[in-house]
Amino acid sequence: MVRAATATPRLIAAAAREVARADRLGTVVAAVYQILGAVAALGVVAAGKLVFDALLEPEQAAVGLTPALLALAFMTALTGSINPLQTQQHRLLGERVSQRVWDRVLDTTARADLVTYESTGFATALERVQQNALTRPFMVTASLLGLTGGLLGVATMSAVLIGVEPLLVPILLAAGIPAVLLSRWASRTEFAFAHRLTALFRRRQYLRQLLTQRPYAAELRAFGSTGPLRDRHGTLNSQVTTALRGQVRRRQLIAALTTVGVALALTAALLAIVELVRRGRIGLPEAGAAAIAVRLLSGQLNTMFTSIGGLLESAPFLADLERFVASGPPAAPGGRKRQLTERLVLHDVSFRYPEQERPAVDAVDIEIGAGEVVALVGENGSGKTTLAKIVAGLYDPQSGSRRWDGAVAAAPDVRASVTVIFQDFVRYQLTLRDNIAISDASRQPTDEAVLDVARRAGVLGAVDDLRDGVDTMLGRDLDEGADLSGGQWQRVALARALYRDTALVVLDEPAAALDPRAEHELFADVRALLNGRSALLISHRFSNTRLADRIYVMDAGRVVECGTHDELMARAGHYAELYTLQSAAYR
Ligand SMILES: Nc1ncnc2c1ncn2[C@@H]1O[C@H](COP(=O)(O)OP(=O)(O)OP(=O)(O)O)[C@@H](O)[C@H]1O
Repeated sequence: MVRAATATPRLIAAAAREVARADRLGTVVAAVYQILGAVAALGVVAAGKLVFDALLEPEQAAVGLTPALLALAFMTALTGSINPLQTQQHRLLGERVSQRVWDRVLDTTARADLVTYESTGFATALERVQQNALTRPFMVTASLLGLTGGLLGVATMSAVLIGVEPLLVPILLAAGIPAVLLSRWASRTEFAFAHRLTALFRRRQYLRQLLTQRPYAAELRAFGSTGPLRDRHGTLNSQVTTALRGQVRRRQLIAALTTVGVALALTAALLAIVELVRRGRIGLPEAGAAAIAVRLLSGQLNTMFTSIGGLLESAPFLADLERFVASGPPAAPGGRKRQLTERLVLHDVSFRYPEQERPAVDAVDIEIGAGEVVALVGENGSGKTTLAKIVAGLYDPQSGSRRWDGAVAAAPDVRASVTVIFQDFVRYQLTLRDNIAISDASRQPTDEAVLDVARRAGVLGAVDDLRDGVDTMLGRDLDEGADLSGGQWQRVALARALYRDTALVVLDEPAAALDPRAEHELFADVRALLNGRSALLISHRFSNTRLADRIYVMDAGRVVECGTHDELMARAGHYAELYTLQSAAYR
């Protein structure tokens, strides 16, 4: 109870800060409505007293019955009309708080480096925060405003009641203590419930994605697997329903106990008024006004305790949000783009993914000289993509060094100086211009600049067929776009890499979706395409990498061989074996 009493004001202050920061003016307007509401409620009691006076003691009444009734009608109408104003203002404020919460979540995800992003802890925390970011801000805002209005109402009605009989106030306030304790219980069970179900919700959300989104539609239909996946979705739904039933029952019990507590206090107060009249301590007009005040006070108390309950319920989620925001790395200055005049050298570099036993990259030495085309080959899972991510500054080596022209290179500088296109590149559901220019926000995406790289990457033929040229929306996810073939999408990704003018380009399987002629043209002319830039090429097709200045062969995270194609063939090792296997398949 002590903890509840000390934590609640702190929590209320934190929630108030959040709401005020989201929209200062909106908060002030909402506060004004709350004050008006409290004044109007006081007006109802005062007018009620006038009506009782005029009815029961007409000779001593200050005003006649008609003006008293008009005053009561006006005050009641004022109370009623403030309510919808408040509701709409809460709606606006709730949206602004939600926007602020999302901004904070997105700032954190944008700052998180790839390693953090890929960790399961981060993904789960993000999922939970995302789920709550939709509903909690509204709850916090509404609760906070409800609490302010409730407090004002309680203060004014208590003042009225103290004038009649001071004992009435503690009787009603006593109802609040169990209500607050019950709220804390509700809050704890709600947070534990959300925690327990996060993994379940994630799995269900993923199945919904699979079953509704376009990229999965063809394969799922070809395998006839929509049915089995629907069954799994149904099983998860049943698990959610079972868990939710228990939680709903708990909450219903808590709500019933709270309501009974408040109703008992209300009855006690009304009985006390009757007793006071019976003993002749107060007259009937005072008793009538006190009964109205008790009724209003009970309503205000209800609002106040429900609001405190709402805030307490949201508290663990707000704390969760704060923890999530704090878990992100501090904002780092952007990297500095550098030219490569000598070479990028990785020396004795190792990298192990979290929770993995063996390193994905193990004591590797590679170098990429200015203007060189270097290839990385190896079997599936040998560590090529991981190494490419280290070269591109997406991962830092956990041991060993990464030097750019002799100096140790920080990840942000490397990211600014290297362009990378992965084998699972993104198909942005944006215009073709955006699809290309998204790689470099520092340049104006003029027609000339965009069309130049589109031509070099071989996208131009497709541009001619597009209704609005480079401003045609691509992709069918948003319903309005033109779809491209797999190979055309890959050329767009290549154009994106070329648009970002950096000294080094990493291309992970850049020809996987290209037809043989396009693939041949790309690799036969790769140096012209790169226009003097250095490149790290990753490919399983050895015919494409044989022209490289140097080929690194990876196996189980290590570089096991290195040399030109001819040198490696002469060595008759791992590379020669793989090359011979592959070329035999073409004979
Ligand atoms: N995000 C990750 N978390 C944990 N392990 C990972 C992750 N990414 C890759 N791995 C593991 O690291 C090893 C190397 O993977 P990597 O993707 O670098 O290989 P690759 O040579 O590029 O494979 P492929 O030719 O199939 O693309 C594999 O054992 C893989 O399972």
